[in-house]
Amino acid sequence: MTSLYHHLPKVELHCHLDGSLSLSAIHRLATMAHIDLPTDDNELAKLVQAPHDAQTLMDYLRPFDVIRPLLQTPEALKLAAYDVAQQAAAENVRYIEIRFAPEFSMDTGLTVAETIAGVVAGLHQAMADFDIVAACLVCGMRQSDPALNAQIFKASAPVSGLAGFDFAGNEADYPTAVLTDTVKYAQRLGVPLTLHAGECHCVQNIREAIELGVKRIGHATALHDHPDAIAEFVRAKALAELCLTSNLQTKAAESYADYPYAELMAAHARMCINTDNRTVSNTDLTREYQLFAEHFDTRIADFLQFNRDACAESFQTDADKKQLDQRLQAEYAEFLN
Ligand SMILES: O=c1[nH]cnc2c1ncn2[C@H]1C[C@H](O)[C@@H](CO)O1
Ligand SMILES: [Zn+2]
Repeated sequence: MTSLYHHLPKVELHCHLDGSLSLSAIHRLATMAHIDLPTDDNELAKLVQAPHDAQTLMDYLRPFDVIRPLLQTPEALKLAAYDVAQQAAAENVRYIEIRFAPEFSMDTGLTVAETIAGVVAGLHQAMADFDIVAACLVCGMRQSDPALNAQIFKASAPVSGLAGFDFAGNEADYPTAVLTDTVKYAQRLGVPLTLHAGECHCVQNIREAIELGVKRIGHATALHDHPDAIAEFVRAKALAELCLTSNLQTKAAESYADYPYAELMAAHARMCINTDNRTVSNTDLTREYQLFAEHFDTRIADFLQFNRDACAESFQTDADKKQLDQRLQAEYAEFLN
């Protein structure tokens, strides 16, 4: 029986392409790249899911090394983007932003523009085939040379279909402070920006992102037990892209009790629910909604509010946001009665 949470229309702003490939897509990509990976799904899953004994974000990020060599051609990126958007459409995600790092798909000579074009082609194909709108975000990597990130952002900005920028990667060793110049550079390019921050018990990274004028914060977990930082977050009308399962796996939150949801709700903070990485975290958006309902008593009206806030902060045109917002309200009406 499919659950209520499967049927609820959803908006997802924080989903990594390379962390969200279905096992069947990984098999196909491995064949295309002539790379030997286990043919057995259980064996493959062990390689591409977060290690059960992960203690840190860096442990969690290890499976991405398996995926990287599979995403080195425009055809592979197209197949990957189509696969992730298809999975989202199948669980009633109406709008999704899928992010990826061009840097990791340039090992055999692709240009930044070619990597983005591959992803955008897959998203367009999925939009033609399914009832979903899918947009592409480009990640700079925190641990990479700032000059490389600036070069990638500069080359990305004019590419058709590019909707926004992000910084992902090793937050513990590369805090927001070391990104400041590149963040300002990205902002000058006029492309909307979201930022991973607060995934490593480092509330200062969230504060500095907000001070830089960033309105969307990926994770924001470190707001837990920091009422002053939560107040600043609320004053800035920022949106937290929550990724619950991922945070438990990376130990950004040791347990549900350490997760800042109740504090954010009490402060009327804006937030939305996301998978982060469907495959690495072995989850989907339906499961994430279920977890919020079970552990935090999240109600249908709350889910609607989260989706409306996600829509308002999405990197779409105002006209597209209005249309999606009206659709969400109309579709939720049947679940609220
Ligand atoms: O949760 C995350 N935090 C920081 N970096 C992440 C997370 N999930 C994925 N990434 C990294 C690994 C991927 O290769 C990269 C681009 O999707 O982003
Ligand atoms: Zn992420």
